[in-house]
Amino acid sequence: MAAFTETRPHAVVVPLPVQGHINPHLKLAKLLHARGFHITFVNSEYNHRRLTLSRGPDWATAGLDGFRFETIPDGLPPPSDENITQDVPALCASTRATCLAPFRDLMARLSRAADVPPVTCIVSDAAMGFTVDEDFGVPVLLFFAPSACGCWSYFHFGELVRRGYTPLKDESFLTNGYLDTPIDWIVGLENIRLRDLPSLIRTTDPDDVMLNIMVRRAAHDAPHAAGIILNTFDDLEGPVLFAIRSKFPNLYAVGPVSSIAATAFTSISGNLWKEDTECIKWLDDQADGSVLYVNFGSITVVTAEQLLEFAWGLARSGYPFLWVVRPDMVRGEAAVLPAEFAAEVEGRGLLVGWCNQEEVLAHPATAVFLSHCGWNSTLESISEGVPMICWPFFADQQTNCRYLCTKWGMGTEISSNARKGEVEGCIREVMTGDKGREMRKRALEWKERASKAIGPGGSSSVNLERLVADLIRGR
Ligand SMILES: O=c1ccn([C@@H]2O[C@H](COP(=O)(O)OP(=O)(O)O[C@H]3O[C@H](CO)[C@@H](O)[C@H](O)[C@H]3O)[C@@H](O)[C@H]2O)c(=O)[nH]1
Repeated sequence: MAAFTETRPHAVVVPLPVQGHINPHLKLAKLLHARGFHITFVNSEYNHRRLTLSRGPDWATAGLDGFRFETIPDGLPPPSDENITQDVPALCASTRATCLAPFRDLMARLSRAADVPPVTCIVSDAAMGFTVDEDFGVPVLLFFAPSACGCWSYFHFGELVRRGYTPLKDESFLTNGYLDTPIDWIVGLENIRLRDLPSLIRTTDPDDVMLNIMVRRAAHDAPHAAGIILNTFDDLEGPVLFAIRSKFPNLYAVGPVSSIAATAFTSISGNLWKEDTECIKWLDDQADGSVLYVNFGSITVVTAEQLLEFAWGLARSGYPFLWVVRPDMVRGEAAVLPAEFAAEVEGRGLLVGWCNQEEVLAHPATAVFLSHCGWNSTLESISEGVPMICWPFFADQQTNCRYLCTKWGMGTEISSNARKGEVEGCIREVMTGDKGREMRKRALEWKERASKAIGPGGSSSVNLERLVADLIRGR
């Protein structure tokens, strides 16, 4: 077979198979493709089947010239419409234990393939760090999907253990005021308490799976990578990026990748749930700046009781709302709301199972985002200048919430066990109160600053071009 003669650089992109990681990896892959790279995007089998369920059997062949999907086994049981795992620890453990051997085979297959250029680099999710366990003969860049403040906290886990902050002695330490302890010694992090560090750190179990993979392994793997990519921008997380750079000089802050990529190749999407399209038409019929948008991302699970508190808080607030309630959002049971609630909010509230969030946030009717503060949601809200009501659930969301509320001024937090009265009051305050006005002003300022970062000559644009040049040079 004749050797492939094309000289295009070839990036193999490997995301963790959860929505909040697939999205930024796909967007970064599209950006690299737009700059001349051939892309092999590696889905796990579980993910591939999920995409087939949500997008139909032909989704992977609808790709672009030079943008291919490959699939490797992940050891997870096959998903179905009824069986979608939100067991992220199991998913992380399974991919970590299973994927290296098939990935090795894939790399060998790609090196022999006659119809693709030779692989020149690997862009791997930091949570799929098995990619640095072996030398594949090309540079491996680790892409951390959480915020820089979240990642930097993870990197200090070892020091938090050494100083005796974690693991917590027992569960009582979650409620006895201990979490209010200031953490003022992590260079780059400002105005942080123990409770604001990613929730994974607040464990009582030193062998917690997520802690091992997301925290210990990622901190261990990072020095073995040729560089670190973060989905953020200098203006937003300057001090923490400065601190990370002092340890990892090859740092590329290229975000928000969501908006930079929005103009390119909309035909490729990584949505794992079927997207409702009616909600955009519904938003078209609402007045500008009148709708509360509620979405807790792809992983959050709530109790049936908490779902009801949110429901009645929304109903009592009196505002129009669009609420995404995933079918798998309630722990251990179907997410169903009572008929009285439906009757109460008829014509004013719309519930859907999944939406195109970036479109919803960009819609002029959307006023406020009630969110779990996943990093993608946070960046997407910043990119559209939408203030946030923050209900952090786990991982870096606590840290993102703290920054949104105290540093960036565009967020306000509600309690983790918020009752309907608190939900209602908070919505009213943010929709029409003085605090809401100030938050909206700050959110619009951040929108402007994010747009500058990814615009011509902006810090993220410059970093992206530097990343592209370094990848092409094989650094
Ligand atoms: O109806 C929906 C719901 C979500 N999304 C998209 O799905 C992504 C969700 O990502 P994110 O907001 O980050 O939430 P999670 O899915 O919870 O993300 C996980 O991954 C993130 C990156 O590591 C972390 O910041 C989070 O804490 C972690 O829970 C975003 O791009 C959303 O636009 C939709 O398009 N439609």
